[in-house]
Amino acid sequence: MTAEDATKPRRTREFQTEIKQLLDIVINSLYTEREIFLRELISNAADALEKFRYHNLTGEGSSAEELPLEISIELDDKEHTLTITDTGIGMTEEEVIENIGTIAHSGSKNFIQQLAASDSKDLNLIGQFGVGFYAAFMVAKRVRLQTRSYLPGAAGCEWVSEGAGSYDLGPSEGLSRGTRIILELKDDTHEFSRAEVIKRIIRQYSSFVPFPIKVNGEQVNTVQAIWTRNKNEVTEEEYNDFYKFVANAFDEPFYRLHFTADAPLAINALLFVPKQNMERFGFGRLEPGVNIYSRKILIQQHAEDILPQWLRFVKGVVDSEDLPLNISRETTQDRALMTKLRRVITGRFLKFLQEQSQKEPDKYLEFWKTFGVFLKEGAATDFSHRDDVAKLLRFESSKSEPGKMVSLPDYIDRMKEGQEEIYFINGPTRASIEAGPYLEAFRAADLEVLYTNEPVDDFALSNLAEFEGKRMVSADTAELNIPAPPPQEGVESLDYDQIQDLTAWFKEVLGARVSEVRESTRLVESPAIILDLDGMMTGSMQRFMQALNEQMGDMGRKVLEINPSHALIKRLLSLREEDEALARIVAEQVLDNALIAAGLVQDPRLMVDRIYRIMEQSLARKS
Ligand SMILES: Nc1ncnc2c1ncn2[C@@H]1O[C@H](COP(=O)(O)OP(=O)(O)OP(=O)(O)O)[C@@H](O)[C@H]1O
Repeated sequence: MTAEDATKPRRTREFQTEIKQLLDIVINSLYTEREIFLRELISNAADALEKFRYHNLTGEGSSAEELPLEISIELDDKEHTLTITDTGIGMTEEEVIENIGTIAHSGSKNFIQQLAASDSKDLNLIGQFGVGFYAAFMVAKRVRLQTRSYLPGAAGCEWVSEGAGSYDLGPSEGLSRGTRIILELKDDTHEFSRAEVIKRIIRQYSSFVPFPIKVNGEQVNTVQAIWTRNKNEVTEEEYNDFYKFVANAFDEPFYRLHFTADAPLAINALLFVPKQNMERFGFGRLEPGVNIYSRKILIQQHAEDILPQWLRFVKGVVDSEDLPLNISRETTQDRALMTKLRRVITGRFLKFLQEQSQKEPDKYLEFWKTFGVFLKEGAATDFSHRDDVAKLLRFESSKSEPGKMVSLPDYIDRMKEGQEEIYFINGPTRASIEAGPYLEAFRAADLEVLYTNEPVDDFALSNLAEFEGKRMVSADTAELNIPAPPPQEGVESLDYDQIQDLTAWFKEVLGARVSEVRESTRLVESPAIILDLDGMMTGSMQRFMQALNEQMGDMGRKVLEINPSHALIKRLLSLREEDEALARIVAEQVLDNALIAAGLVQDPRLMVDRIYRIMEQSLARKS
């Protein structure tokens, strides 16, 4: 808004639907920790100050007046008001409409819709999401926001609302730059106009705000950037408080890494891993959580490039004096600098995780259960840190106790003489993997097999392709280089001609449902097994793709291998002569059972009739 607009009359506008829902939650459901409203408003004020300082330092835009960069809070214990003023970047009227009245981000919209529909309003989740400015309505019956943008010639405006569905907007003089928010406190929140209460809250939540915060003229916080201090001088409490500040958290961090480097870049970094993986709670994709500073001046909040995407759960700050304030993705030089910084920080962080996994393996497993999915994403997508990430992966295996996990280096240490491959097999649970046919040959040869449970596991391991020179091989690949189990004593097998005859017959019966039927050299107890012949997609990847696209029908090539020593298979040879119709039904069911064991059955209902018929025949023979 420009100066001429100052004569604009006041207008009333409706809030966007999601804002109404959000306000309803804020006003009606959040009473337990109402004091967080102050943290939210101070955090916005600090952001506005950081933005102004940044623009000022980089010479973009200017403000006519030299104002101290600070946040002041004035309390009126008689009128029961709290006024918070910052000399930050301010907003134009358009920006007010855009920022305070709409939520653009679709993930946040979804979250609010879900939250509005759920019974429990988990404060921790809302805290992570950040109700932001609207938290003011937890304590205020009416909120007035006056603001003037730092842009030359910008006019001031005022936004007023009682949080009930609409707000008024009109011109306002008074401020020369920045934002003032006046809270008219509710009858039951008068305590927030008392200085000692407000000072306590500031000390608790906002001690690390890098601008002075004054209450009735007296500075309350000690401005400090603890990441630049020596590790030995920072207390546990300071670290935890700082984490709460930087991660918008209410609890303590799970891991903390504070490190300093001089070469190849000067770096002070303080990184945290939270206790919870917020993506699990249906928040959608996490925003990056690390801020970049240069000599304690914020240059990018939630920086995209400082860590790879798959480390987006990490929170904290990275300060490097080698970075220019106006760092830009557009210039090659800056991009190269960021790449270098990212490589160093990522490498250091992965080394830290590796150390933790050795120092406190149980704690690391807890981390793995919460955040392992991100590391798998890294293993599947990030070539530059592949080996370091690979070391951090954990899986159960045929040689681990249930619930215990092994790493790839553990696996390699235990490998048999001459073993050149690392084997893995996917299944929904340990029990289902162990009951299936895939392990039989591995058991017989005493080879360890890693158990994977999610499709992402197989994508990660397949994309890794190898670890320390050993190829990753899914145990359901058709071409397997492992010794065949020795023949079982006293068990006859079909001869060569019989096998040829039977496999050809199977193929004729099953038609296009399989690409090949052949003799198996890897089965002991099971009559048949499904393998993939193209070697590209493991069974779990096929399952995943099928689930994504139901219309696609069967995917991937399927090889049915039959066990020529198994009584059922052997009996089929003669049954064909005696009762061709029954033999065909049994053959179909052998395939379906193998598909069930592979987790690849699309419609089990088709089997029902066939199973009844087999049961009927078998009972008829008994009677
Ligand atoms: N004191 C202020 N000065 C300037 N702009 C502000 C101020 N307070 C809020 N804003 C603007 O309003 C926007 C919305 O604020 P709000 O607190 O709702 O969300 P946020 O700060 O973006 O997110 P969050 O609080 O979750 O970090 C901010 O992004 C900012 O652009």
